[in-house]
Amino acid sequence: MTDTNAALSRVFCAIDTTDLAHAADLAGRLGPSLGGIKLGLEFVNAHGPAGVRRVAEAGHPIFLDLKYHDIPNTVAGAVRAATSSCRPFMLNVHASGGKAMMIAARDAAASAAHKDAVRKPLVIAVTVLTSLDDTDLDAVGQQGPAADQVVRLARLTQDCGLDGIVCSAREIAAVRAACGPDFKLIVPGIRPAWSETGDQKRIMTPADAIRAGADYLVIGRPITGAPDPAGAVARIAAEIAGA
Ligand SMILES: O=C(O)c1cc(=O)[nH]c(=O)n1[C@@H]1O[C@H](COP(=O)(O)O)[C@@H](O)[C@H]1O
Repeated sequence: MTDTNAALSRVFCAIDTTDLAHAADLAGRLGPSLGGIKLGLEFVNAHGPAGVRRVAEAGHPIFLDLKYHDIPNTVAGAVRAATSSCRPFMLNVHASGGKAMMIAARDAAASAAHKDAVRKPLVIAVTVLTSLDDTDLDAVGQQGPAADQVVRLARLTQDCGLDGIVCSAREIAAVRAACGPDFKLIVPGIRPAWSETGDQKRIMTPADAIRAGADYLVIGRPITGAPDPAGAVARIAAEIAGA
């Protein structure tokens, strides 16, 4: 990839904060070529759908990351409500919620979007959190190694008719081999060489993750914690463009 705007369009910036004014300001400063903004549990618990709509005013697609994991009826209701109130580009559930739950989420997103005459959000499923390694999986009784569990849940997600998954960059090759080129791979746990790892365990640099075949990178603290977030985004875009 040689074009920095094309590189930027693959990046969702995770804005994890309770500060609404800061989130809206940051979204406005990250430039129109950015792929989108991800808002999750911290922000939405503080500001709800009205806060999401406020940040969306900057014009970016919104990835609503609330990682639903509950019985099918409850998740369907949450997806319907979120689709109508937040109009996200993409939202997620946990694949470990199982087949009936994922199908309910998929159908709820489609019916709510149809009712409101808006574009259906992409519905994707989190496989194995990027903060977990093989030892962590053993401790919660999930059959590792992480890559095997990711592929298992990716296949299940695809069988349920969802649009893609969240996984770490380390599993991209295995998931592509199992699920093909059109299944969307959304990849957090991204750490430029100049940033701190923090609580992420299965990490990769932005350039390597794009080279491996990620559709979208989710990057939070390396951007939001930088002294100059717009500068950090430009640096990341240049690294991806060089990939
Ligand atoms: O679904 C997610 O977005 C997600 C899944 C996952 O496995 N790992 C993960 O880090 N995330 C989210 O991606 C973002 C990563 O942020 P940073 O670690 O600050 O770059 C956070 O907002 C997480 O909630």
